[in-house]
Amino acid sequence: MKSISHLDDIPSTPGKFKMDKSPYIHHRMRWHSSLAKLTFWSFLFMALIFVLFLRSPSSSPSSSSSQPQHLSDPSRRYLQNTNWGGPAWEKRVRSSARIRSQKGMSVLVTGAAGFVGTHVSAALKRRGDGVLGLDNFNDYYDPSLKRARQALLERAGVFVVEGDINDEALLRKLFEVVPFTHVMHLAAQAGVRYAMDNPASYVHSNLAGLVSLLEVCKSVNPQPAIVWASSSSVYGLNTKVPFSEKDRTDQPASLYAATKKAGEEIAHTYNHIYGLSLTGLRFFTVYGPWGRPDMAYFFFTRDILSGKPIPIFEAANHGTVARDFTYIDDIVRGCLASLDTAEKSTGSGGKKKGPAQLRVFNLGNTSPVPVTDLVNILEKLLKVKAKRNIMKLPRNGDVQFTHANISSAQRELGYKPTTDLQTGLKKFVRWYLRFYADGKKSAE
Ligand SMILES: O=C(O)[C@H]1O[C@H](OP(=O)(O)OP(=O)(O)OC[C@H]2O[C@@H](n3ccc(=O)[nH]c3=O)[C@H](O)[C@@H]2O)[C@H](O)[C@@H](O)[C@@H]1O
Repeated sequence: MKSISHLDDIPSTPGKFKMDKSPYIHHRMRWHSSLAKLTFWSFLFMALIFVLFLRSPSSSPSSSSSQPQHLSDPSRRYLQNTNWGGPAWEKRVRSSARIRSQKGMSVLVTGAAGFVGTHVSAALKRRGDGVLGLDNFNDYYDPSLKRARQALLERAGVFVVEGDINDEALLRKLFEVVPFTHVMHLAAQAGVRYAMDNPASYVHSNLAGLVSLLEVCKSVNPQPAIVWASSSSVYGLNTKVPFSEKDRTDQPASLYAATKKAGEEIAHTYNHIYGLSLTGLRFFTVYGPWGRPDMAYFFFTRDILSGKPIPIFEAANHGTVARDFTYIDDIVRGCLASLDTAEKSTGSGGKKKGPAQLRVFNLGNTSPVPVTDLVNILEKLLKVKAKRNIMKLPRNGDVQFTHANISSAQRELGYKPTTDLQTGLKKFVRWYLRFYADGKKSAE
């Protein structure tokens, strides 16, 4: 008689298994049958464990030996996507980061689907540098705008990996696939007023996320040079103008500003202990096409067009509130010049081998404009009268004015802003009208 293999024991269609009539055979069959069932369920159980194992981020074939530390962390909700890794994914990462010019660099851009991140990534790619983007696509503002920026970058050949800077396993994997020479760190929780509503998001991205990134950067070989976004808000309640990098920055007016200031101190520590080359850029109210909908110039435009009143802040005794609005193209030039002049980090094997570069620059326009003028310009460009709702400057993070002294950036980076608010807003409005009129498709 033909012996019955275990595989043969498993009926492909239950109820269709033919039983033998002999009692001996019958007994054997029953024994075989229970053995078969046991084998079947054990196999199914093992298969399930195997599938779960493959899906786990820490043990995916793509992850490094280091375990994510965030599994019991409530901030894990920010880590939406653990779906990374595998040969096809690695190929995309490598191809995006491939250098195509002679003296090019390979840059990891965090926050690449953000406003500044998109512009910097596209500019680097255009001149032949290798660029890989990283973004967690959170919903602080309309994620479809971030997706549209991602699509723009995809067309330019920049792959934006979906992931969070707190995911150290992912960061390590990225460095394993590409030995990035530079990191342009722009991922952050932005906005001064929102910090009252969601303080934890600032701690998560601007503190924990920064440390996570620096931990990885200090331990990889070679260490990259890092350029990152600080903020003009670190000048806080200072009254001396224009703001110079030498001025005090110990009076932040918002938690946002406090996290950026803390970031500057954290940068000092990683430079001091591990020899990381670090450049912090204090951006002054950056605006332009593809901008952030939470910023005043952006939602003023939207609300003027829809006839909604706009809240315009004024200081005590009808005091003027003003900003050193800085156009995105000028900021991009400042970012690229910072990357170009960044010296190499000096550490290796996680240890500092010599003093490393540590810089902070103001990137502003040096020409503050009252918010009321911003509204006047928008009205003319949109050809719609704004409904002004004059309000007292709230005490929730706003400062009365900002004004950058840019002599240091001018000297060291060759930084020279060339766009006034009128010109820059004209470009923004043109983009805005096309983007929102054409179903978010055609704006460049
Ligand atoms: O320069 C910076 O460091 C900061 O610039 C902006 O912060 P902010 O200058 O407050 O930019 P907006 O929120 O666009 O406000 C611009 C001006 O409009 C005023 N404003 C804002 C909102 C509003 O409803 N009404 C109003 O008059 C503000 O007081 C401010 O003077 C960004 O939102 C921050 O992420 C960035 O770090």
